[in-house]
Amino acid sequence: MSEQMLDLHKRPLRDIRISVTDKCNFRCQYCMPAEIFGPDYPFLPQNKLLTFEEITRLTGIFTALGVGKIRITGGEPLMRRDLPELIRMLRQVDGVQDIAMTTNGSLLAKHAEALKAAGLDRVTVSLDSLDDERFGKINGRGYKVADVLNGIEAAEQAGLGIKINMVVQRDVNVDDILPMARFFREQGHILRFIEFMDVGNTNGWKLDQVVPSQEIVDMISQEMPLEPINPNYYGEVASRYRYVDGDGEIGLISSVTQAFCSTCTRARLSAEGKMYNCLFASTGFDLREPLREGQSDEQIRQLIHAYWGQRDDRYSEVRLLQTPGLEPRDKVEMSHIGG
Ligand SMILES: Nc1nc2c(ncn2[C@@H]2O[C@H](COP(=O)(O)OP(=O)(O)OP(=O)(O)O)[C@@H](O)[C@H]2O)c(=O)[nH]1
Ligand SMILES: C[S@@+](CC[C@H](N)C(=O)[O-])C[C@H]1O[C@@H](n2cnc3c(N)ncnc32)[C@H](O)[C@@H]1O
Ligand code: SF4
Ligand code: SF4
Repeated sequence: MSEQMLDLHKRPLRDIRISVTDKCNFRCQYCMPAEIFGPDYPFLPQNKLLTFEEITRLTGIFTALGVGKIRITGGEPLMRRDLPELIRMLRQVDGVQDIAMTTNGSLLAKHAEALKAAGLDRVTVSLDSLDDERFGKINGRGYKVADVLNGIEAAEQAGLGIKINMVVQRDVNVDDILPMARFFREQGHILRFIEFMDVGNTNGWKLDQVVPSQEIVDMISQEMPLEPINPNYYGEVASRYRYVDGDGEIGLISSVTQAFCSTCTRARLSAEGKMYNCLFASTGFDLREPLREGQSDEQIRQLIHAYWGQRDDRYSEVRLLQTPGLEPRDKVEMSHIGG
């Protein structure tokens, strides 16, 4: 039986997002701008990464503390060698109810079947445009839309659950909102629009580039009327809307204009084994050292319990209250901590 563990705002820990690598084959400007993440960027060396055994052991400790949902992320998680083996190991951990993965989709066609066979339940594939030229610029490496669509198709054929994530930026891909909505409605996949966030320190975030979710709902509704529907579970990140005139739904992730910190049940584990209590945290709590020093599961459980117990983070809510006078602060990069 797992125990209920609450932070300072009485939020339980239910969901752990595990970054398996800080590397990525894309260079999305909003996440890993090429001018910062260049050829000399000091990515983590192999010996600093948690091993699959260490990740699995920590997952077992987290599930004993109430976590049921696991999300594998990065960087690009499919850059980590033998990822299906990790999924297979995690699937066997008591208390794991749901294993999802967030991916840019470019390597998914190659791995979808093995991932499903290993026990992965679902994937969330990121795609910001259906226009090749624009998409090539957004991903910074000239990858084609078809590379990602092939991955989505392979995931579908393998029987994985699928959602699509699109980060919207005003001067970059507002014109893609309707084509994306039409296309993924037709395909039968849930598309979620993410407000451009000020994660990390290097992505050049500006408030005027954020397209508020309400504006997106209004834009789509003019062509395909939408109505709000109830969340699937407590603390769901996306607000759900369904098409009134038939099948299909979309999601809106409004971290900037409608912060959802009050129900945030997520912790993050970085590829080097630091636990972060917030996507916008400046510091994490090292779990690799206690693991490698030989501390027992019970000792590590107590460390995690104490760290979550003093959690006061609610960055997006505070930003909402303070913008535009928000004090800049040093935050961990999203590619490091996982999205
Ligand atoms: N500010 C903030 N943004 C988040 C948080 N969790 C997720 N996001 C953003 O929402 C995006 C979508 O999240 P997903 O990785 O698809 O996960 P999810 O929405 O929890 O997925 P489901 O389990 O399918 O509901 C992420 O890539 C982030 O951009 C969070 O705790 N805080
Ligand atoms: C950091 S990525 C890691 C997983 C994988 N590489 C991918 O892109 O799906 C996870 C998610 O974070 C989103 N993301 C990254 N930077 C963001 C930002 N500044 N604002 C909003 N979402 C962002 C990405 O679009 C992606 O959906
Ligand atoms: S959003 Fe994902 S694909 Fe894009 S640079 Fe970040 S980690 Fe890579
Ligand atoms: S800003 Fe931090 S506390 Fe708020 S929802 Fe995101 S991760 Fe959770």
